[in-house]
Amino acid sequence: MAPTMAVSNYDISDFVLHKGHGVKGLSETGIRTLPNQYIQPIEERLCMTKVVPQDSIPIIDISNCMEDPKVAEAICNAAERWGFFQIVNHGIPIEVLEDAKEATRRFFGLPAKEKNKYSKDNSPSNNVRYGTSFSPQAEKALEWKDYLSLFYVSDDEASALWPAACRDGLLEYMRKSEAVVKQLLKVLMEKLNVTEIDKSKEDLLMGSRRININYYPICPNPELTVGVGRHSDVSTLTILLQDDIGGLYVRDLEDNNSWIHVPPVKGSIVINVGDALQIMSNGRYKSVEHRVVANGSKNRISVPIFVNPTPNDIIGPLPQVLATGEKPLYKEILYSDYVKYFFRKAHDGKATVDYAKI
Ligand SMILES: O=C(O)CCC(=O)C(=O)O
Ligand SMILES: [Fe+2]
Repeated sequence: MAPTMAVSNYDISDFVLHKGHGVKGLSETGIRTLPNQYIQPIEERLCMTKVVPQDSIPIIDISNCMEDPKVAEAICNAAERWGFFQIVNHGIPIEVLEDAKEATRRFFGLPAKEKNKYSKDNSPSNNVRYGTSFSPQAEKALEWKDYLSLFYVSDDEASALWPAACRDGLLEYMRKSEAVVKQLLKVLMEKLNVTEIDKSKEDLLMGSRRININYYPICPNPELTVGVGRHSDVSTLTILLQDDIGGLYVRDLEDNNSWIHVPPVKGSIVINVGDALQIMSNGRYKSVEHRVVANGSKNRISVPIFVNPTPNDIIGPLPQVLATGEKPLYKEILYSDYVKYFFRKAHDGKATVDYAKI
C-alpha cells in the first residue's frame, strides 16, 4: 500500500483485523494520529516518572551453571527477588539468535494476504495463529502489536503447518534453547528440594511449548497507547529474545509503583518466571508483571518461548515445598483451565494468578 494512503477510523478494524494488515500495515500507511481504538486509559500508559533508571534486573553468566554454586544461587535469588533476569554465555550460538530474529522479520515482511492465511478465521490449525493486539474481542483499547503464535506439537506438525518463511529459524531456536531451560529448571528445583526430575515432573515443568513472534511497528502517538499491557505470563519459564530497540518494563517488587527497563544486551536472553512456577513454588519464585511501550521512531521485534506444563497437568504447590508445614497459597487447578481463563480476558496485571489463590 502507498505510504500516504489514509485509512479512516471507520475502516480500521476491517483493515487491521480482518484483512490482516495488522498495526504494521497501518503504521506503513504513514498514519499521523493514533486511531481512537488504540488510546489506552491514562492509568495503563507507562509514565516515565515511574521508571527507575538506577535499578536493573541481574545479568547472569551461566557458563558454569551446573558446577558453580554461586551461579545457581544468583539464578534462584533473581527468580525470588525480581522474577526476571538476563543470561549470557548460555551456549545458544549467536547465529541461532540472529536467524530467529531474521525469521521473524521475514514472516512480518510477507504481504497481508499471506499472513492472513494464519488468522483465527483462516488458519488450518488452532496451533498456528496470526493476529494483532492480545484479545481484540475482550479489550476496551487495543494494543499496538502484531503477532504469530505457534504451539509446538512435533517437528512433523511444524513442517506441515508453520509458515515456511519463519519455520526453520524458529524451530532451531527452540531446539537450541531446550538445554538452557533444563539447566535453569534443575537449579530452580534443587532450591525447592526437588532433587529428581523424572519424566512426569519434566512434563509438569516443561511438557509443552509455545513460541510467539511479536512485531511492534512505529507508532504515531506512542505515549497514548501500549505495545503490550500489564500482565504476567502463564508459563513455567519464558525465554525471551529481543532485538536492540528496548521497551520492555518490569514491575519492581520492592517498590510496587516503579518499573524497570530491561535493556537489550547483545547475545543475551531474558528469562522470566511465569505463573505456573509461582504457583508450584508456592510463591517463592515470582511471576512479575511486565509491559511493553510503543515506540515513535523504531520498529521492534521480540521472540518469547513460553515453556509450560502440559494442558492436562494439575498444577499446585509442589509437595516438597509444603513438606515443612508451609501453608499452600494456591489451589490445585487444571493447567488448561488456567490458560483458558487468561485468554478469555484482556491483559489485567496479576488477575490470573488471583484466580488460583486459596
Ligand atoms: O516483547 C516483549 O519484550 C515482551 C512480550 C511479552 O511480554 C509477551 O509476549 O508475553
Ligand atoms: Fe509476557
